[in-house]
Amino acid sequence: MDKPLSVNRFRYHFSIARLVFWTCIFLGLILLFFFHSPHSSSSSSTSDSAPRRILADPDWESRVIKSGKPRSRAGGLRVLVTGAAGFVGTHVCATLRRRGDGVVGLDNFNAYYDPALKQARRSLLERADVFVVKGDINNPTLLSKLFELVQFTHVMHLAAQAGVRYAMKNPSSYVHSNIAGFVNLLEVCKSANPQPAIVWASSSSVYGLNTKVPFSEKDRTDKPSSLYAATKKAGEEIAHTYNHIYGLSITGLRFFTVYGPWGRPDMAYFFFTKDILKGKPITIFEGPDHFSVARDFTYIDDIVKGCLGALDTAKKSTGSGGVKKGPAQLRVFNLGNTSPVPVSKLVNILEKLLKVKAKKIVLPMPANGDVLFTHANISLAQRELGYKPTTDLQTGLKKFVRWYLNFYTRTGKTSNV
Ligand SMILES: O=C(O)[C@H]1O[C@H](OP(=O)(O)OP(=O)(O)OC[C@H]2O[C@@H](n3ccc(=O)[nH]c3=O)[C@H](O)[C@@H]2O)[C@H](O)[C@@H](O)[C@@H]1O
Repeated sequence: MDKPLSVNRFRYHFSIARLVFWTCIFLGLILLFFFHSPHSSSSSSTSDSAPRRILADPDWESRVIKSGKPRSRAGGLRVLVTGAAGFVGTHVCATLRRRGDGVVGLDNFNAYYDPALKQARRSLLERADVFVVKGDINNPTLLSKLFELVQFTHVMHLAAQAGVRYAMKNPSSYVHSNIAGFVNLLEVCKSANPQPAIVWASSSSVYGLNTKVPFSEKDRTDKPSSLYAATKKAGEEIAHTYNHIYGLSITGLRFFTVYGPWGRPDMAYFFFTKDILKGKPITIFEGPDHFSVARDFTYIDDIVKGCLGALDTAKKSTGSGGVKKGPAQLRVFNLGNTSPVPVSKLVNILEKLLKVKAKKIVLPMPANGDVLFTHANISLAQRELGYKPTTDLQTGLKKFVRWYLNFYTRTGKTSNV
Protein backbone atom coordinates (compact mmCIF):
# COMPACT_ATOMS: atom_id res chain seq x y z
CA MET A 1 0.00 0.00 0.00
CA ASP A 2 2.81 2.42 1.09
CA LYS A 3 4.86 1.99 -2.02
CA PRO A 4 2.22 2.89 -4.60
CA LEU A 5 1.28 5.97 -2.47
CA SER A 6 4.81 7.34 -2.47
CA VAL A 7 5.09 6.66 -6.18
CA ASN A 8 1.88 8.57 -6.72
CA ARG A 9 3.09 11.43 -4.53
CA PHE A 10 6.33 11.50 -6.45
CA ARG A 11 4.43 11.54 -9.74
CA TYR A 12 2.19 14.33 -8.40
CA HIS A 13 5.14 16.54 -7.38
CA PHE A 14 6.91 15.77 -10.58
CA SER A 15 3.96 16.87 -12.74
CA ILE A 16 3.50 20.08 -10.63
CA ALA A 17 7.18 20.90 -11.20
CA ARG A 18 6.78 20.20 -14.88
CA LEU A 19 3.72 22.44 -15.05
CA VAL A 20 5.56 25.29 -13.27
CA PHE A 21 8.56 24.82 -15.55
CA TRP A 22 6.53 24.98 -18.79
CA THR A 23 4.40 27.90 -17.51
CA CYS A 24 7.60 29.86 -16.86
CA ILE A 25 8.92 29.06 -20.31
CA PHE A 26 5.58 30.07 -21.85
CA LEU A 27 5.42 33.38 -19.93
CA GLY A 28 9.05 34.04 -20.80
CA LEU A 29 8.29 33.58 -24.49
CA ILE A 30 5.30 35.93 -24.29
CA LEU A 31 7.43 38.62 -22.62
CA LEU A 32 10.19 38.11 -25.17
CA PHE A 33 7.70 38.44 -28.04
CA PHE A 34 6.10 41.54 -26.49
CA PHE A 35 9.36 43.43 -26.02
CA HIS A 36 10.66 42.54 -29.47
CA SER A 37 7.48 42.99 -31.48
CA PRO A 38 7.58 45.79 -34.10
CA HIS A 39 4.39 47.18 -32.63
CA SER A 40 5.87 47.78 -29.22
CA SER A 41 9.01 49.28 -30.66
CA SER A 42 7.29 51.60 -33.12
CA SER A 43 4.40 52.80 -31.07
CA SER A 44 5.60 53.11 -27.54
CA SER A 45 9.31 53.54 -27.84
CA THR A 46 10.69 56.96 -28.39
CA SER A 47 14.17 55.69 -28.98
CA ASP A 48 14.28 55.89 -32.78
CA SER A 49 14.27 59.62 -32.98
CA ALA A 50 12.97 61.35 -29.89
CA PRO A 51 14.46 59.73 -26.79
CA ARG A 52 12.64 60.23 -23.51
CA ARG A 53 15.43 62.44 -22.19
CA ILE A 54 14.81 64.86 -25.10
CA LEU A 55 11.11 64.97 -24.28
CA ALA A 56 12.04 66.15 -20.78
CA ASP A 57 14.72 68.59 -21.93
CA PRO A 58 13.74 72.20 -21.07
CA ASP A 59 15.81 73.57 -23.95
CA TRP A 60 14.01 71.30 -26.44
CA GLU A 61 10.66 72.29 -24.93
CA SER A 62 11.36 76.01 -25.18
CA ARG A 63 12.40 75.63 -28.84
CA VAL A 64 9.10 73.88 -29.59
CA ILE A 65 7.09 76.53 -27.72
CA LYS A 66 8.94 79.43 -29.38
CA SER A 67 8.53 77.96 -32.87
CA GLY A 68 4.82 77.30 -32.28
CA LYS A 69 4.11 80.89 -31.28
CA PRO A 70 2.60 83.14 -33.99
CA ARG A 71 4.84 86.14 -34.58
CA SER A 72 3.25 89.14 -36.14
CA ARG A 73 -0.35 88.45 -37.15
CA ALA A 74 -2.89 88.85 -34.39
CA GLY A 75 -4.81 85.58 -34.29
CA GLY A 76 -2.13 83.79 -36.35
CA LEU A 77 -2.37 80.03 -36.71
CA ARG A 78 -0.42 77.52 -34.66
CA VAL A 79 0.39 74.73 -37.08
CA LEU A 80 2.03 71.35 -36.60
CA VAL A 81 3.50 70.38 -39.98
CA THR A 82 4.35 66.68 -40.34
CA GLY A 83 6.83 65.78 -43.06
CA ALA A 84 8.39 69.20 -42.52
CA ALA A 85 11.76 68.25 -44.03
CA GLY A 86 10.00 66.87 -47.10
CA PHE A 87 9.55 68.76 -50.36
CA VAL A 88 6.07 70.23 -49.88
CA GLY A 89 6.51 70.39 -46.09
CA THR A 90 9.55 72.64 -46.27
CA HIS A 91 7.84 75.11 -48.60
CA VAL A 92 4.64 75.18 -46.52
CA CYS A 93 6.54 75.69 -43.23
CA ALA A 94 8.62 78.54 -44.63
CA THR A 95 5.61 80.29 -46.18
CA LEU A 96 3.49 80.02 -43.03
CA ARG A 97 6.34 81.34 -40.86
CA ARG A 98 7.02 84.18 -43.27
CA ARG A 99 3.48 85.45 -42.86
CA GLY A 100 3.75 85.22 -39.07
CA ASP A 101 2.09 81.95 -38.11
CA GLY A 102 3.48 79.65 -35.44
CA VAL A 103 4.96 76.51 -37.00
CA VAL A 104 6.42 73.38 -35.45
CA GLY A 105 7.83 70.86 -37.92
CA LEU A 106 8.03 67.11 -37.41
CA ASP A 107 9.98 64.69 -39.59
CA ASN A 108 11.57 61.27 -39.12
CA PHE A 109 14.36 62.00 -41.64
CA ASN A 110 14.15 58.47 -43.06
CA ALA A 111 16.49 57.36 -45.82
CA TYR A 112 13.91 56.80 -48.60
CA TYR A 113 15.94 59.38 -50.50
CA ASP A 114 19.13 61.31 -49.79
CA PRO A 115 18.91 62.37 -46.10
CA ALA A 116 21.47 65.12 -46.82
CA LEU A 117 18.83 66.92 -48.88
CA LYS A 118 16.38 66.67 -45.96
CA GLN A 119 19.05 68.07 -43.62
CA ALA A 120 19.66 70.94 -46.02
CA ARG A 121 15.93 71.69 -46.01
CA ARG A 122 16.00 71.58 -42.21
CA SER A 123 18.83 74.16 -42.15
CA LEU A 124 16.79 76.34 -44.47
CA LEU A 125 13.88 76.13 -42.03
CA GLU A 126 16.13 76.88 -39.06
CA ARG A 127 17.15 80.09 -40.79
CA ALA A 128 13.44 80.82 -41.32
CA ASP A 129 12.89 80.34 -37.55
CA VAL A 130 11.05 77.02 -37.81
CA PHE A 131 12.09 74.25 -35.43
CA VAL A 132 11.85 70.77 -36.96
CA VAL A 133 11.52 68.02 -34.37
CA LYS A 134 13.09 64.71 -35.33
CA GLY A 135 10.42 62.11 -34.66
CA ASP A 136 7.87 59.77 -36.13
CA ILE A 137 4.11 60.15 -36.53
CA ASN A 138 3.85 56.60 -35.17
CA ASN A 139 5.14 57.80 -31.79
CA PRO A 140 2.11 58.76 -29.65
CA THR A 141 4.23 59.88 -26.67
CA LEU A 142 6.03 62.41 -28.81
CA LEU A 143 2.85 63.67 -30.50
CA SER A 144 1.04 64.09 -27.17
CA LYS A 145 4.04 65.98 -25.79
CA LEU A 146 3.96 68.39 -28.74
CA PHE A 147 0.23 69.00 -28.18
CA GLU A 148 0.95 69.56 -24.48
CA LEU A 149 3.51 72.25 -25.31
CA VAL A 150 1.56 74.03 -28.08
CA GLN A 151 -2.22 74.32 -28.51
CA PHE A 152 -2.16 73.66 -32.24
CA THR A 153 -5.06 75.22 -34.12
CA HIS A 154 -4.16 73.23 -37.27
CA VAL A 155 -2.23 70.16 -38.35
CA MET A 156 -0.81 70.14 -41.87
CA HIS A 157 -0.15 66.43 -42.34
CA LEU A 158 2.33 65.86 -45.14
CA ALA A 159 4.41 63.01 -43.70
CA ALA A 160 3.92 59.95 -45.90
CA GLN A 161 5.65 57.20 -47.77
CA ALA A 162 5.48 58.74 -51.24
CA GLY A 163 6.28 57.33 -54.67
CA VAL A 164 4.16 55.08 -56.84
CA ARG A 165 6.66 52.49 -58.09
CA TYR A 166 8.55 51.98 -54.78
CA ALA A 167 5.39 50.43 -53.31
CA MET A 168 6.27 47.20 -55.12
CA LYS A 169 9.66 47.09 -53.38
CA ASN A 170 8.65 48.04 -49.86
CA PRO A 171 4.88 47.66 -49.40
CA SER A 172 4.94 47.65 -45.61
CA SER A 173 6.49 51.13 -45.45
CA TYR A 174 3.28 52.47 -47.07
CA VAL A 175 1.06 50.73 -44.53
CA HIS A 176 3.30 51.93 -41.69
CA SER A 177 3.32 55.63 -42.66
CA ASN A 178 0.18 56.23 -44.68
CA ILE A 179 -2.22 54.10 -42.65
CA ALA A 180 -0.82 53.31 -39.18
CA GLY A 181 0.91 56.70 -38.89
CA PHE A 182 -2.16 58.60 -40.05
CA VAL A 183 -4.41 56.76 -37.58
CA ASN A 184 -1.94 57.42 -34.76
CA LEU A 185 -1.92 61.13 -35.59
CA LEU A 186 -5.73 61.27 -35.74
CA GLU A 187 -5.96 59.48 -32.39
CA VAL A 188 -3.83 62.18 -30.78
CA CYS A 189 -5.74 64.98 -32.59
CA LYS A 190 -9.13 63.63 -31.53
CA SER A 191 -8.07 63.55 -27.87
CA ALA A 192 -6.55 67.04 -27.96
CA ASN A 193 -8.37 69.86 -26.29
CA PRO A 194 -9.02 71.91 -28.34
CA GLN A 195 -8.98 69.56 -31.33
CA PRO A 196 -7.04 71.02 -34.30
CA ALA A 197 -8.42 71.25 -37.84
CA ILE A 198 -6.50 68.86 -40.10
CA VAL A 199 -5.38 69.39 -43.69
CA TRP A 200 -3.55 66.44 -45.24
CA ALA A 201 -1.97 65.26 -48.46
CA SER A 202 -3.94 62.75 -50.47
CA SER A 203 -2.96 62.16 -54.08
CA SER A 204 -4.15 62.32 -57.68
CA SER A 205 -3.28 58.62 -57.78
CA VAL A 206 -6.62 57.82 -56.08
CA TYR A 207 -8.24 58.28 -59.53
CA GLY A 208 -6.33 55.14 -60.54
CA LEU A 209 -7.54 53.56 -63.75
CA ASN A 210 -10.37 56.06 -64.37
CA THR A 211 -10.60 57.12 -68.00
CA LYS A 212 -13.00 60.11 -67.80
CA VAL A 213 -11.04 63.38 -67.79
CA PRO A 214 -10.57 65.83 -66.24
CA PHE A 215 -10.68 64.06 -62.88
CA SER A 216 -13.33 65.52 -60.60
CA GLU A 217 -13.79 65.07 -56.86
CA LYS A 218 -17.24 63.67 -57.68
CA ASP A 219 -15.73 60.75 -59.63
CA ARG A 220 -15.44 57.29 -58.11
CA THR A 221 -12.04 56.40 -56.73
CA ASP A 222 -12.26 52.66 -56.30
CA LYS A 223 -9.74 51.49 -58.90
CA PRO A 224 -6.28 52.31 -57.46
CA SER A 225 -3.47 50.99 -59.62
CA SER A 226 -0.76 50.93 -56.94
CA LEU A 227 -0.53 50.11 -53.26
CA TYR A 228 0.53 53.73 -52.75
CA ALA A 229 -2.77 54.90 -54.26
CA ALA A 230 -4.67 52.35 -52.20
CA THR A 231 -3.16 53.67 -48.95
CA LYS A 232 -4.08 57.26 -49.92
CA LYS A 233 -7.60 56.15 -50.72
CA ALA A 234 -7.70 54.33 -47.37
CA GLY A 235 -6.60 57.60 -45.76
CA GLU A 236 -9.61 59.36 -47.26
CA GLU A 237 -11.94 56.74 -45.78
CA ILE A 238 -10.17 56.90 -42.41
CA ALA A 239 -10.59 60.70 -42.49
CA HIS A 240 -14.32 60.18 -42.98
CA THR A 241 -14.48 57.93 -39.92
CA TYR A 242 -12.64 60.34 -37.60
CA ASN A 243 -14.76 63.21 -38.85
CA HIS A 244 -17.92 61.22 -38.26
CA ILE A 245 -17.12 59.80 -34.82
CA TYR A 246 -15.05 62.55 -33.20
CA GLY A 247 -16.03 65.79 -34.97
CA LEU A 248 -12.56 66.40 -36.43
CA SER A 249 -12.50 68.96 -39.24
CA ILE A 250 -10.53 67.30 -42.05
CA THR A 251 -9.53 68.47 -45.53
CA GLY A 252 -7.78 66.14 -47.99
CA LEU A 253 -5.77 67.62 -50.87
CA ARG A 254 -5.21 65.50 -53.97
CA PHE A 255 -1.84 66.73 -55.24
CA PHE A 256 -1.04 66.27 -58.93
CA THR A 257 2.68 65.46 -59.56
CA VAL A 258 4.20 68.37 -57.66
CA TYR A 259 7.62 69.58 -58.87
CA GLY A 260 10.04 72.44 -58.27
CA PRO A 261 13.10 73.61 -56.31
CA TRP A 262 14.01 71.47 -53.26
CA GLY A 263 12.02 68.65 -54.93
CA ARG A 264 12.10 64.89 -54.43
CA PRO A 265 14.99 62.99 -56.06
CA ASP A 266 12.80 59.91 -56.58
CA MET A 267 10.58 61.78 -59.06
CA ALA A 268 11.14 61.53 -62.80
CA TYR A 269 11.82 65.24 -63.55
CA PHE A 270 14.51 65.19 -60.81
CA PHE A 271 16.39 62.02 -61.75
CA PHE A 272 16.01 62.74 -65.49
CA THR A 273 17.89 66.01 -64.82
CA LYS A 274 20.62 64.18 -62.92
CA ASP A 275 20.99 61.45 -65.56
CA ILE A 276 20.88 63.81 -68.55
CA LEU A 277 23.69 65.85 -66.98
CA LYS A 278 25.71 62.69 -66.36
CA GLY A 279 25.15 61.43 -69.92
CA LYS A 280 23.29 58.40 -68.60
CA PRO A 281 20.31 56.99 -70.54
CA ILE A 282 16.79 57.73 -69.30
CA THR A 283 13.75 55.54 -69.78
CA ILE A 284 10.53 57.09 -71.05
CA PHE A 285 7.45 54.94 -70.64
CA GLU A 286 4.74 54.85 -73.27
CA GLY A 287 1.28 53.32 -73.26
CA PRO A 288 -0.28 50.80 -75.71
CA ASP A 289 -0.21 51.92 -79.39
CA HIS A 290 2.54 54.45 -78.58
CA PHE A 291 0.18 56.39 -76.28
CA SER A 292 2.00 59.39 -74.76
CA VAL A 293 2.02 59.07 -71.00
CA ALA A 294 1.14 62.48 -69.53
CA ARG A 295 0.96 64.21 -66.16
CA ASP A 296 -0.76 67.33 -64.87
CA PHE A 297 2.56 68.60 -63.45
CA THR A 298 1.89 71.22 -60.77
CA TYR A 299 4.43 73.78 -59.57
CA ILE A 300 5.26 73.89 -55.88
CA ASP A 301 4.35 77.56 -55.30
CA ASP A 302 0.85 76.91 -56.64
CA ILE A 303 0.50 73.90 -54.36
CA VAL A 304 1.62 75.94 -51.34
CA LYS A 305 -1.07 78.53 -52.11
CA GLY A 306 -3.61 75.71 -52.21
CA CYS A 307 -2.38 74.37 -48.86
CA LEU A 308 -2.63 77.79 -47.21
CA GLY A 309 -6.06 78.32 -48.78
CA ALA A 310 -7.18 75.02 -47.21
CA LEU A 311 -5.76 75.95 -43.79
CA ASP A 312 -7.33 79.41 -43.87
CA THR A 313 -10.79 78.17 -44.85
CA ALA A 314 -10.80 75.13 -42.54
CA LYS A 315 -13.56 75.34 -39.97
CA LYS A 316 -12.86 74.39 -36.38
CA SER A 317 -13.23 70.80 -35.21
CA THR A 318 -16.33 70.42 -33.09
CA GLY A 319 -15.23 67.83 -30.54
CA SER A 320 -12.91 68.00 -27.58
CA GLY A 321 -11.04 65.43 -25.52
CA GLY A 322 -12.26 62.58 -27.72
CA VAL A 323 -15.97 63.48 -27.69
CA LYS A 324 -17.89 64.82 -30.70
CA LYS A 325 -20.06 67.89 -30.05
CA GLY A 326 -21.58 68.32 -33.51
CA PRO A 327 -21.08 67.72 -37.24
CA ALA A 328 -17.71 68.90 -38.56
CA GLN A 329 -16.31 69.93 -41.92
CA LEU A 330 -15.06 67.17 -44.26
CA ARG A 331 -13.60 68.21 -47.61
CA VAL A 332 -11.47 66.91 -50.47
CA PHE A 333 -9.95 69.02 -53.27
CA ASN A 334 -7.93 68.47 -56.42
CA LEU A 335 -4.81 70.63 -56.55
CA GLY A 336 -3.56 70.28 -60.12
CA ASN A 337 -2.52 72.51 -62.98
CA THR A 338 -5.32 71.59 -65.44
CA SER A 339 -2.94 71.16 -68.37
CA PRO A 340 -1.41 67.70 -68.75
CA VAL A 341 1.97 67.50 -70.50
CA PRO A 342 3.43 64.32 -72.08
CA VAL A 343 6.55 63.02 -70.34
CA SER A 344 8.39 63.24 -73.68
CA LYS A 345 7.68 67.00 -73.73
CA LEU A 346 9.00 67.33 -70.16
CA VAL A 347 12.24 65.72 -71.38
CA ASN A 348 12.44 68.14 -74.35
CA ILE A 349 12.12 71.11 -72.00
CA LEU A 350 14.83 69.71 -69.71
CA GLU A 351 17.17 69.13 -72.69
CA LYS A 352 16.82 72.77 -73.74
CA LEU A 353 17.27 74.13 -70.21
CA LEU A 354 20.29 71.90 -69.50
CA LYS A 355 21.68 72.34 -73.04
CA VAL A 356 22.36 68.59 -73.14
CA LYS A 357 20.74 66.01 -75.40
CA ALA A 358 19.15 63.16 -73.44
CA LYS A 359 19.92 59.53 -74.26
CA LYS A 360 16.33 58.33 -74.45
CA ILE A 361 15.12 54.77 -74.25
CA VAL A 362 11.41 54.45 -74.95
CA LEU A 363 9.81 51.39 -73.37
CA PRO A 364 6.26 50.12 -72.93
CA MET A 365 5.09 51.07 -69.47
CA PRO A 366 5.66 48.06 -67.21
CA ALA A 367 3.03 46.94 -64.70
CA ASN A 368 4.57 49.08 -61.97
CA GLY A 369 1.58 50.94 -60.53
CA ASP A 370 1.89 53.95 -62.89
CA VAL A 371 -1.20 55.30 -64.63
CA LEU A 372 -1.28 56.56 -68.22
CA PHE A 373 -2.39 60.13 -67.56
CA THR A 374 -3.66 62.57 -64.95
CA HIS A 375 -5.69 65.73 -65.46
CA ALA A 376 -7.31 67.77 -62.69
CA ASN A 377 -10.61 69.57 -62.65
CA ILE A 378 -9.88 72.31 -60.12
CA SER A 379 -13.14 74.26 -60.15
CA LEU A 380 -14.03 73.22 -56.59
CA ALA A 381 -10.66 74.36 -55.18
CA GLN A 382 -10.97 77.55 -57.22
CA ARG A 383 -14.36 78.30 -55.70
CA GLU A 384 -13.70 77.25 -52.10
CA LEU A 385 -9.99 77.94 -51.60
CA GLY A 386 -9.33 80.68 -54.17
CA TYR A 387 -6.84 78.25 -55.76
CA LYS A 388 -5.52 79.44 -59.12
CA PRO A 389 -2.31 77.90 -60.49
CA THR A 390 -0.19 80.32 -62.50
CA THR A 391 3.02 78.48 -63.39
CA ASP A 392 3.38 76.50 -66.61
CA LEU A 393 5.80 73.57 -66.89
CA GLN A 394 8.42 75.51 -68.88
CA THR A 395 8.59 78.31 -66.29
CA GLY A 396 8.52 75.92 -63.33
CA LEU A 397 11.23 73.65 -64.71
CA LYS A 398 13.43 76.67 -65.40
CA LYS A 399 13.26 77.54 -61.70
CA PHE A 400 13.89 73.92 -60.75
CA VAL A 401 16.97 73.61 -63.01
CA ARG A 402 18.40 76.87 -61.67
CA TRP A 403 17.98 75.56 -58.12
CA TYR A 404 19.38 72.12 -59.01
CA LEU A 405 22.55 73.47 -60.62
CA ASN A 406 23.10 75.92 -57.81
CA PHE A 407 22.44 73.41 -55.01
CA TYR A 408 24.55 70.56 -56.36
CA THR A 409 27.39 72.83 -57.47
CA ARG A 410 27.44 74.50 -54.06
CA THR A 411 27.37 71.25 -52.10
CA GLY A 412 29.84 69.68 -54.55
CA LYS A 413 27.70 66.55 -54.72
CA THR A 414 25.34 64.95 -57.13
CA SER A 415 21.97 63.71 -56.05
CA ASN A 416 21.94 60.22 -54.56
CA VAL A 417 18.41 59.16 -55.26
O1 LIG B 1 0.47 63.39 -58.00
C1 LIG B 1 0.50 62.26 -57.61
O2 LIG B 1 -0.53 61.67 -57.33
C2 LIG B 1 1.80 61.55 -57.44
O3 LIG B 1 2.80 62.20 -58.22
C3 LIG B 1 4.04 61.55 -58.27
O4 LIG B 1 3.87 60.32 -58.97
P1 LIG B 1 4.03 60.36 -60.56
O5 LIG B 1 3.01 61.23 -61.20
O6 LIG B 1 4.06 58.94 -60.99
O7 LIG B 1 5.43 61.07 -60.75
P2 LIG B 1 6.84 60.53 -61.25
O8 LIG B 1 7.24 59.33 -60.51
O9 LIG B 1 7.77 61.67 -61.26
O10 LIG B 1 6.54 60.08 -62.75
C4 LIG B 1 6.13 61.05 -63.70
C5 LIG B 1 5.92 60.41 -65.03
O11 LIG B 1 7.15 59.93 -65.54
C6 LIG B 1 7.01 58.59 -65.99
N1 LIG B 1 8.31 57.91 -65.81
C7 LIG B 1 8.81 57.68 -64.60
C8 LIG B 1 10.03 57.07 -64.44
C9 LIG B 1 10.75 56.68 -65.55
O12 LIG B 1 11.87 56.12 -65.46
N2 LIG B 1 10.23 56.94 -66.78
C10 LIG B 1 9.02 57.54 -66.95
O13 LIG B 1 8.58 57.74 -68.09
C11 LIG B 1 5.90 58.00 -65.15
O14 LIG B 1 5.29 56.93 -65.82
C12 LIG B 1 4.98 59.21 -65.00
O15 LIG B 1 4.13 59.28 -66.09
C13 LIG B 1 4.58 61.30 -56.87
O16 LIG B 1 5.72 60.46 -56.91
C14 LIG B 1 3.56 60.72 -55.95
O17 LIG B 1 4.09 60.69 -54.63
C15 LIG B 1 2.31 61.59 -56.02
O18 LIG B 1 1.31 61.22 -55.15
